[in-house]
Amino acid sequence: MDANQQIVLDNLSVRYRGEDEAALKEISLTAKTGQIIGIIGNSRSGKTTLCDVLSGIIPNIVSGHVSGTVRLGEFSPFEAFDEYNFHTGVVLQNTAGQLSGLSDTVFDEIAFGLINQGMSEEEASKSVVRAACQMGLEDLLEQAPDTLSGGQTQRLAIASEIAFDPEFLIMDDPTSQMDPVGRREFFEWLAGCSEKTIFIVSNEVDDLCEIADQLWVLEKGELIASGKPLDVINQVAEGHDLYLPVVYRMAKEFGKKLPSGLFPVKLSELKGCFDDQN
Ligand SMILES: Nc1ncnc2c1ncn2[C@@H]1O[C@H](COP(=O)(O)OP(=O)(O)OP(=O)(O)O)[C@@H](O)[C@H]1O
Repeated sequence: MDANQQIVLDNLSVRYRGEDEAALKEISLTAKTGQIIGIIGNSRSGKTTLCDVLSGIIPNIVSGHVSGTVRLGEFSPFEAFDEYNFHTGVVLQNTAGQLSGLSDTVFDEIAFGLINQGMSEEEASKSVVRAACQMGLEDLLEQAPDTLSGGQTQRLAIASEIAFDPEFLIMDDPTSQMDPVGRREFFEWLAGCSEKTIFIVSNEVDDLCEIADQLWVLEKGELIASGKPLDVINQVAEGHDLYLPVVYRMAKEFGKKLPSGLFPVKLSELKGCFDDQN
């Protein structure tokens, strides 16, 4: 595989200052760029820490002892952070804290970074409208950011990042405050993002199984599984106290297996199990 189309984590460990135990422990894997990668795990398993390393926040902004390699295509956050930053978009867990606080309107907030980066007003305006439409904010462009709901604020934070059209998008629990319809729209949009490499931490395991190319599962700072959702969920289903997708649980309850012997994890796979036996 061309090294420029590879995601490489090699022996990645992170220990926060003053902590004895590492928050991430010797994580190694490779994957192809251009995929949607869902990062799951229980609370304190290291998901946010992994996002913060992938985004370069650790160690460039938040200090921590980091060892090992992180490479997204030709870029590494440990080598030329400004260049890395230019190619990556980041949506933090605390989305409200990521807004500038300086904009009177949603439009201005999305335009803020673009204009700061030297884009012309005309170009920026086109990018703002495109990103706002993708996040369903087109009717809210004149509204003040501090009047938005939690879910709308998350959409605004995402729109502000995708307005740059980054090659890599790293999102930490971006739908936690969205209502079910908003969440479904978001995951539908995500499923159509074929050009980008997307890392998304989410507790919405059902949605991730529908759209993700890969799942990475963390437990106590260790990577316990990675690969296609079907393989990964079947691998971690026993012996780990993890949330399992509804489809998997239903299939198991009704004894519906795929020809491979695995239980399905997404609706289309489950439907196939019923079709085969009718
Ligand atoms: N700034 C910090 N300083 C010290 N320890 C930290 C810091 N941030 C996180 N940790 C510790 O690192 C470990 C992993 O935390 P992290 O936030 O990455 O987990 P998580 O899987 O994202 O959890 P959650 O789902 O609850 O957000 C935890 O033990 C946590 O207490």
